[in-house]
Amino acid sequence: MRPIPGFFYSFKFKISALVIALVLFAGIGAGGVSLLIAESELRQVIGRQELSLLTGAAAFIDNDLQDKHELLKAISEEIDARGLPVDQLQPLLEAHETLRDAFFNVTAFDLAGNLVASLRNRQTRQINIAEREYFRDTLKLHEGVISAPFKSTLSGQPVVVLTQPLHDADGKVIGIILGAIDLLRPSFSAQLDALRAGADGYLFIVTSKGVMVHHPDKARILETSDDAPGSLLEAVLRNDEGWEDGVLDEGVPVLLVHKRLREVDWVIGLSYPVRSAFSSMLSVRLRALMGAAMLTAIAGLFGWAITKGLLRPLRRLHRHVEDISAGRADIAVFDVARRDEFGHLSRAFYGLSQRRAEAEQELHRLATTDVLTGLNNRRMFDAFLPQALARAARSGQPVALAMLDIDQFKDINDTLGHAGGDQVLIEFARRLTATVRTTDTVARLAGDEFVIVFEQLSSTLEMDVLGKRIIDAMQPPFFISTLQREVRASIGIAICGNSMATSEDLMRAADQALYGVKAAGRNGYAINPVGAERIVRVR
Ligand SMILES: Nc1nc2c(ncn2[C@@H]2O[C@H](COP(=O)(O)OP(=O)(O)OP(=O)(O)O)[C@@H](O)[C@H]2O)c(=O)[nH]1
Repeated sequence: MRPIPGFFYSFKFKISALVIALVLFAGIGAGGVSLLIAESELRQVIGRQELSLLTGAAAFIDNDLQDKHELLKAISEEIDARGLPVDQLQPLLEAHETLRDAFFNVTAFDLAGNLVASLRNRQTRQINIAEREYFRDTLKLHEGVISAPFKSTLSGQPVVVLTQPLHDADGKVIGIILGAIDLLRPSFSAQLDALRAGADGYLFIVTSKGVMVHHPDKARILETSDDAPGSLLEAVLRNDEGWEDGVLDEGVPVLLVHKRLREVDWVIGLSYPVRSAFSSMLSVRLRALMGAAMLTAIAGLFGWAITKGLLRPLRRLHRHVEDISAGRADIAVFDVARRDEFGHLSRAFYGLSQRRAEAEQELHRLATTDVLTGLNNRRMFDAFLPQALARAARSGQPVALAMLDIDQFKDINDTLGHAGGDQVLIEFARRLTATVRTTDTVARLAGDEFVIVFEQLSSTLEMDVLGKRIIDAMQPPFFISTLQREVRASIGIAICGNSMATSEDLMRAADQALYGVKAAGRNGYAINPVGAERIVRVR
């Protein structure tokens, strides 16, 4: 697995991601809700628009049917007025040209349902329609009706017929006149086909019993549609008029608009694939999505830039920590005046660093100081001597090491007690420090052993003076509580001129000199130049 780049863990990245997420959330929340409202409004507008288109088509069909009815009624009234018998109607029908334009065929039937006249097929065969529902209804109701669609026996075409009863002078029904409308005839269907919605929507008419009266696919005319729940027909027949989307028409979700006709028990419907019907809405959605994406990208960039600016003090703080670790800066860089969280953090760092530095100093002091006398201890001395030698080598000035041991200190301890011995050590250390120069370094190695490193000597002879001065400093008696005690010391001095001596050389030489003094009776000093063959016993 490839490691995740550190960039993704950065605070900057997280804040930017948060800004983007918030913008997205707000964008999707606000934009999505507005879009939903807008889409719902747009749906209503489109639905109402299609319904009004359909209302026009319904009116056209209603008017057409009404005109045809009126025409048939006018002819029947003329026949009634002229008192023509039903078997003499053929010439009259042929005389009315308008009938040819309005109907596919006009026929007349006597009371027994036998065909007695036919506008288009003069020499027609025997037809009886006594059993037809529209025939019986016309005779029963004494008025014209519109039949259910059926296949004409005469023409073989799908037709719908309009009827009108015929009367004799006494007002008795003597037969019916019948106008047939060819459902495939252009004058009827072409008008509806022209009204089709968009490129892939279509208009259809269906009877309340589900028989298809009009459909762009002519083969489906007279077909009885399925009115099962969820079917197009069921949706059409559920209400008189209205629209709904999401209805499935042969598996395709469509916007379905429908309206019941006034003149006949038919419903005219419009099936319009949702994708096409709401295409403007889809483009709005796409643009909204692109807008949201752009907004998010801009917000992300802004978020990134602003976060970068806001986090600059944090980067500076980080740089300070690195600089301090590398020794390039002092902890004072943390002591800033900023009043924000970064200022608080920086000052907290400053306080912490200060306390740490103090603790380190204290630790160093404890580690390099002799607890009893307050002088440097052996550890400090071991580190210091090589540095002093290096300095001397650089400057070319002589350096000397005096090794001191209190004479008969065991006796002092025995007579004054261990605590008294400690007081002697403290006083001895004090006198030593007071005697030497500020450039000299005094340390207690252990017990009653002390050392002094003399630097910046003008000459090797200077040590003679210093040795004598230390011996003299110890001459006055030591006062320990109420007791008075003489304290003497022996001093071995190693001196190094311009030769390159090591710490060990110097220590060895000083030790030899000290041994010499002790052997010679104590209370004196001897000087041993490093590399010399003999020890100079001075006192
Ligand atoms: N009071 C006190 N005594 C100490 C301390 N450390 C060591 N001593 C004692 O110092 C004495 C050192 O004696 P030495 O230096 O060996 O011998 P000396 O009696 O001084 O004899 P010379 O050095 O030969 O003159 C021992 O008795 C130690 O117990 C200390 O911190 N305090």
